[in-house]
Amino acid sequence: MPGPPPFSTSPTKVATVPLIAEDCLTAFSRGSKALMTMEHWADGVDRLLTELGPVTGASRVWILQLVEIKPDKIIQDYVFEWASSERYRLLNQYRFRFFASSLDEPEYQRLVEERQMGCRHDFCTSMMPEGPIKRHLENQATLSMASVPIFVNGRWWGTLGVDDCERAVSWAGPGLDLLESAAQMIAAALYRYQLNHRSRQVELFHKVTDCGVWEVSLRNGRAWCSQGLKVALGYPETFPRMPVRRLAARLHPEDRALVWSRLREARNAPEPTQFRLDARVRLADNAWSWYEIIAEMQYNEQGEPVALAGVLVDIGRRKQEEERAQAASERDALTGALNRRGLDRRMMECVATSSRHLILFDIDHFKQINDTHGHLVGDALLEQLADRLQHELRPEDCLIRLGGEEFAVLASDMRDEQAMALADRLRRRVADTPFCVEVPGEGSAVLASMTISLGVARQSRDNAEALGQLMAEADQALYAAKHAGRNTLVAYDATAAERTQSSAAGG
Ligand SMILES: Nc1nc2c(ncn2[C@@H]2O[C@H](COP(=O)(O)OP(=O)(O)OP(=O)(O)O)[C@@H](O)[C@H]2O)c(=O)[nH]1
Repeated sequence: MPGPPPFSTSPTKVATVPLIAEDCLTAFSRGSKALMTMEHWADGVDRLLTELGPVTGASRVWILQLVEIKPDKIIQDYVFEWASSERYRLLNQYRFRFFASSLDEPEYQRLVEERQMGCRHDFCTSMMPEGPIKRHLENQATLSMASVPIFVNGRWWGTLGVDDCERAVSWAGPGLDLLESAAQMIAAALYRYQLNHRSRQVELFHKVTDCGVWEVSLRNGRAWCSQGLKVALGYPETFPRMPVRRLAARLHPEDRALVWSRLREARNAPEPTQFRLDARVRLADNAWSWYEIIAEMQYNEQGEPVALAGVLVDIGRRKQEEERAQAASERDALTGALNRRGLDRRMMECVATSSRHLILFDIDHFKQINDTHGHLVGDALLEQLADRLQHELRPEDCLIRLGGEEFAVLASDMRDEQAMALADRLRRRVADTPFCVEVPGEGSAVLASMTISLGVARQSRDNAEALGQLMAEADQALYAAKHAGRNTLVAYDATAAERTQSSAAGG
């Protein structure tokens, strides 16, 4: 059954609003130009109303913005107005700020429903039936009124209307057409503003979060990237879409295979899947930077995967900090040598080489040095010792401070005699030249002679216990060196150790 006719009662017994087409066109064209060009859409709307108002001969042209519709009431705000004279002005009246109208009255409820549906209205107060709308118009001393809803992106945003307090005229026909065109212009300006605003927010979001948005179409394999990301990768901002292989070529060769395999997994997954992984990406300046790739498959209404989309988060700084923190946690703060944790990692990282030697050494009678010169001088001596010995090593060897005055050198790919020669060179570098250390806070210097004792062992096993075994054997050799009178080096002797062990077992 067809519903009731629109509530708008186009009054037929009154004259139509007299409009001069030429004036209307000029006003409309000036107003719409202002809407297109003014920096803020609201200034453009003010200007449009100022252009249109006079040519319509109305007392007021106004815009109500919809704030909220509840089941029992509607809240609107009186946001724009042009008035032909000050006595018709309502804009700044407190009662029109965020005012609520009850929807309990069926007549008013119907008006609201029709506005939501896009209907235009045209009222002549004297010809209206008694009711809340007539009462409202009479309270405003309005003789005739017309309104059209403003729809922004398909939603009722507000209402554009005219009030005439001097003439009882009908706006049917060209009058309402003019209002409707103005409403569409306003909606377009508002929509453009909202889009600009959103795109600015998105760009700001990308900037502050160091991330970019991307999407790859599975249909044609073409990729779209957000502006900031394009710039970071060295593509012009205007670059439209690019083949995904071109983007993939920017992935670090070591990470590429993993990214592709995760992409394939996500594509073939039976249900929507998100994946995250860290990968290095080559930037515009050819430098590699770490990014976290967060991706999610996009599906069409039939549930078929159509695109892979996600964000690329710049984690370069985080990675650098992590690496710095990791490196610091593996170094001894006093001497800069590796610490025990650093040694463990080195041992795990290095694939077992043909040979690996551990030279364990310890300063002789360091307690006496500390007692004689003080702990601070002792510290400075430890620093100098590490520095001096570091210069004796190849880049691939590493110096480790195991704790206190105990150090080690891990050397790879050396024959036994070469390792012994290195150990002896270290011993001589310490013993042959005294250390000159400034006494902190005193301005004087002390000359301290030191010697070290060294134990050398070769890694004989390639398993998880390898380091423990190597340490234990080097420690035995060091113990023997101390026992032999210090300032000497001893190589671990497996046969002798076995003999010692068996004699101990034999009691
Ligand atoms: N200045 C300084 N002294 C340290 C540090 N760590 C350990 N020591 C000192 O090193 C000394 C080690 O003494 P001992 O273990 O008796 O060995 P030693 O006197 O070197 O004698 P041998 O090793 O048997 O030749 C102690 O006095 C510790 O206080 C440090 O970081 N700085």
